[in-house]
Amino acid sequence: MSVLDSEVFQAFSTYAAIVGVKILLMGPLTAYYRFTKGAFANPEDVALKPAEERKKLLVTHPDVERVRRCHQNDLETSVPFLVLGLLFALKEPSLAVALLHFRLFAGSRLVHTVSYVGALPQPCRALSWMVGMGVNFSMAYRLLSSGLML
Ligand SMILES: N[C@@H](CCC(=O)N[C@@H](CS)C(=O)NCC(=O)O)C(=O)O
Repeated sequence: MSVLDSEVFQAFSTYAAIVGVKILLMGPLTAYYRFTKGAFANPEDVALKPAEERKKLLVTHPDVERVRRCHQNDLETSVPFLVLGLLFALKEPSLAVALLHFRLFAGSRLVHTVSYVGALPQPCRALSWMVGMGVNFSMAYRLLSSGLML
């Protein structure tokens, strides 16, 4: 049986898809905030609006910027998760250990998004970020400690 048929790889594929879809949804969420807050980024985005309204719509809005920062933070943490998680899954860890890492990461990113977009008081966001970072470092440690080829 190939490693690609293993339960660990299936688990990784499932959580990679969940994390990937979650990041993809940040684009539509940003667009939603742009429309509801009336804050657009480019002149062509408001070209169909009456000329006197256009300048007022070409502004930044704190809520739009918040969603954008959340999206960027997703990329900073989830791209490493996708790379490290794939390599980790290919090393065939036990299913329980793999699931613990993948579930903690996906859960931490959902909590991070709710904390950031919902402006929840700290340390909600910081703690959720730390859990995700911890998972990434744990997978990196397991990969590096299983054998170095320098
Ligand atoms: N690039 C991040 C690095 C540190 C980080 O990711 N901190 C977490 C927990 S406080 C965070 O949510 N930062 C907010 C952000 O990235 O916009 C930053 O500028 O803050």
